[in-house]
Amino acid sequence: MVVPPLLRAVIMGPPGSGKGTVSARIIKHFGMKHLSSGDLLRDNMQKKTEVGILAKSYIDQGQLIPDDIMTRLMLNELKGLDQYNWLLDGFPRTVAQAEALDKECQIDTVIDLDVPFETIKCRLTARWIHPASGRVYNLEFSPPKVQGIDDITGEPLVQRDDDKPETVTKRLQAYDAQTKPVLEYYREKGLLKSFSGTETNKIWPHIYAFLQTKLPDVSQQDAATPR
Ligand SMILES: Nc1nc2c(ncn2[C@@H]2O[C@H](COP(=O)(O)OP(=O)(O)O)[C@@H](O)[C@H]2O)c(=O)[nH]1
Ligand SMILES: Nc1ncnc2c1ncn2[C@@H]1O[C@H](COP(=O)(O)OP(=O)(O)O)[C@@H](O)[C@H]1O
Repeated sequence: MVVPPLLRAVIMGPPGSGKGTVSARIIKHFGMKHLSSGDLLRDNMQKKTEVGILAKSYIDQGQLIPDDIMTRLMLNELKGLDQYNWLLDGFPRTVAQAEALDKECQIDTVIDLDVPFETIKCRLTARWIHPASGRVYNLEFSPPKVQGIDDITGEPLVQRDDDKPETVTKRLQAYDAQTKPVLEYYREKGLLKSFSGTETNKIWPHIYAFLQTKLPDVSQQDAATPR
């Protein structure tokens, strides 16, 4: 039996473009391992690790964590996933990070969520998360069954400190200056697949169709109506 090669994918897009939301659907349908740099940093902050304490000062200011720290943290996590198809979310965010990642493995595809900044700003102030799992809700788009409570564990939801309007503006500036060049980097390599729109539910069927050309749907649901 020929074993297909493992898929190495990255999901990109500005803060609030829906990376976490789309990643959850990708994992459900295609069974990939999801590694989110933001979730990993928040976990470190909550546990008050050395990286977590350092990261907090940058995150609270809407700035990126220095490349060497971020790269070490993520490449170390990836070591444990080398037997799986994986999806990186939030990393790489600078060209230096992308180059460091390239030295370790060959990326197959980069999914870019191209969502306008104006759409994003409103979304983030209505975002609530369950920190332990990374599950993400939105008061209008995807509210929890009970207000303020995670659907699965019954634990309380929190708002991210960096979703304050002033910090969101700084994060969008950092995206423009530092992360957009990464899109160009992957475009030049022929790996970038951009999906444009203002609603995740309209973008998702296109991403689903694209990934179906690479991986089988492992979910129990009817593949004709992906959700
Ligand atoms: N109104 C609206 N909110 C959305 C849509 N897609 C995602 N969201 C919400 O927008 C916020 C940001 O999405 P998230 O997946 O966390 O984005 P990320 O920062 O790129 O990982 C969350 O509160 C989501 O529930 C959408 O199509 N419409
Ligand atoms: N690859 C990275 N390089 C540097 N900083 C990062 C990286 N990933 C996450 N961060 C930091 O963590 C914050 C939150 O990241 P994330 O949860 O991915 O948020 P979002 O996609 O909503 O901007 C970022 O604003 C940044 O300060």
